[in-house]
Amino acid sequence: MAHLLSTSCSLKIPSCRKTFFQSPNQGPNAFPTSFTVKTSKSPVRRVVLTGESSQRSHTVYATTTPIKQEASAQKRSSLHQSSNDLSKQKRVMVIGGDGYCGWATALHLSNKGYEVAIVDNLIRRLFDNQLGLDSLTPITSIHNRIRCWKSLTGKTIELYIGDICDFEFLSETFKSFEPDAVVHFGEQRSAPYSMIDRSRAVFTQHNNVIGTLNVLFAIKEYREQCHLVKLGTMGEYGTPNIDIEEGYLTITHNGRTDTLPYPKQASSFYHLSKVHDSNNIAFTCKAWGIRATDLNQGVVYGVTTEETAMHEELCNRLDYDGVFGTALNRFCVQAAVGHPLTVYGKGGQTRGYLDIRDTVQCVEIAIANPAQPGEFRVFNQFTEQFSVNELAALVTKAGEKLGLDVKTISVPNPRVEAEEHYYNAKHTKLIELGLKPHLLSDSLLDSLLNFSILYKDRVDSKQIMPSVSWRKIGVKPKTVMA
Ligand SMILES: O=c1ccn([C@@H]2O[C@H](COP(=O)(O)OP(=O)(O)O[C@H]3O[C@H](CS(=O)(=O)O)[C@@H](O)[C@H](O)[C@H]3O)[C@@H](O)[C@H]2O)c(=O)[nH]1
Repeated sequence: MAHLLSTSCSLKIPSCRKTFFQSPNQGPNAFPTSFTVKTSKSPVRRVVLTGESSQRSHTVYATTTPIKQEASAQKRSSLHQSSNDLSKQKRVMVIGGDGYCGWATALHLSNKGYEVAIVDNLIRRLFDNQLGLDSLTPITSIHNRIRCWKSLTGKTIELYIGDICDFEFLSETFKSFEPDAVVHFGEQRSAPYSMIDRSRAVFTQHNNVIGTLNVLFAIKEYREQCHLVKLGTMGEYGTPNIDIEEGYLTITHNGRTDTLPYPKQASSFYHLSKVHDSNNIAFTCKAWGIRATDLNQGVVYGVTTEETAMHEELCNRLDYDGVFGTALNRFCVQAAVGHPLTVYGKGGQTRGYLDIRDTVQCVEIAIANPAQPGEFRVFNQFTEQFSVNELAALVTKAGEKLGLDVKTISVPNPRVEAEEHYYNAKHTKLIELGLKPHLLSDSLLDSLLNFSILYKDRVDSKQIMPSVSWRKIGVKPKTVMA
C-alpha cells in the first residue's frame, strides 16, 4: 500500500456487523444451496459439506433444530466413551479459521482427528479488497477450501460465517457446535493496519477486545469447561532490558515477594489490544474459573504445512505488502522480485520467530494439554530469535545460492520502536510439552524463496514499501488511490 493518501474519497471501516460476506470470487447469488435461517435470535448459518462438490448438501442449523443436534450429541458421547485418544474427544472451534494461521491450524486439527468448526466473518479478505492488496499465493473461497478438504480426506469442517462481536451469533455457534476448546485467531492482527488512522485504531481495539470478551461470556454461559486457547503476541512484552519470562515474573519488593503478570509495553494499537485481552482473560479465569492458555506468539514465517500442501485449493495466503506482510516472508518475496530488502532503521530489532508448521503444532499441544479450571496459562510461542539484520543476511545468502542478486536498503523506520536493544525471551513451556521445532534452515529459506519465485508475477511492487507511520497517524480517514 505504497499509495495510502488522504484524499476526498474516504475508505470506510467495514461496517460488517451481522453481515454475511461473500468470498471475492462469488457473486451475490453464489450460495445456491445455503440458507440463512432467522430464528427468534440471530441468523446463524452452519454449512456442513458432505461429499464431493457435485454432491454437497448444506445443512442449516439454528437454535431451533434440536433433532440434528441430538444426533450429533449422541455421536459425541459415543466418541467420548469409545476412545481413550484425547484428540477424539475434542470438538474445536477455530475462530478466524480462514486466516493465515487459522486456516493452517484448522486443517491440522482436522487431520489429527479433532472435530473442527471454523468461525469467521471473512473480514481479512475485505481488508485486502479495501486496501488494494492481495496474497502472493492465489487462495480460493473458504467454501471451496472446505469442500476440497472433505473430498480429499473425507473429513468435515463445519463453517459458521459471522462476527463474534455479534453476541447472538456467537451464542448460536456455541449452542450448535458445543466446543470443548476454542482457538481464537479471530482478531485484526496487523500492527501497521491499527496505525493507519484513528478509525482503524478504534476498529482494531473494539473488534479484538469485544470479540474476546464475547468469547469469554459465551464460555461462561454455555460451555464452562471449554478451554480457551487465545492467540496473544510476544509484542505484549515490548523490548525490556531484562529477560522476558513466560507470562509471569517473580519480584521481591521491599522485602516481600510475589509472582505477578510480566510487565507489558506494547508498541502499537494492535499489540495493545492483545494486552487488554490478556487482562480480561486473566480476570475471568480468576472470577469465573475459566480455563485459558494465552499463546504469546512471535512472528510467523512460511506458507506450507503438511495439510495445505495436499492440494492447490488448500493453499494458504502469503502476505508481502507493507501492512500485513511480516519480516521474513516479505524479505523472501522482495528477494524474488529483485526489490531491495527493506530493513527499517538500524535493523537491530530482535523478535522471536517461528515456522507456521510450529504454529499448528503448538496449538495442538495446548489443546491436548488443557489449562486447569481457573488457570490463566501463558506460553511464549516462538522457536528462535533473530534481528532484522540477521534475517536480511540469511535471505541474501540463500538468494545468492539461487542466483538472485539480493540487495538491502535501510528504510527510515515508520514505527516507533527500539532499533538496538537487549532481547532474551524464555520459550521452554511448549518444548516441555513436546514441541519439536522446525528451526529456520537453508532448506526452508530455499523453499520459501522458490515459492516466491513461482508466484512473482502476482507481486505488485507498489505494495512493498511501508506507508503507515506511527508518528503521522491522525484522525483524518486514510484512503487508497486506485
Ligand atoms: O519490511 C520490514 C518489515 C518489518 N521490519 C521490522 O521487523 C520487526 C517485526 O515486524 P513484522 O511486521 O514482521 O511483525 P509485527 O508487526 O511485530 O507483527 C507480526 O508479529 C507479531 C508477533 S511479535 O512481533 O509481536 O512478536 C504478531 O502478533 C502480529 O500479528 C504479526 O503481524 C519490526 O521491528 C519491524 O520494524 C522491518 O525491518 N522491515
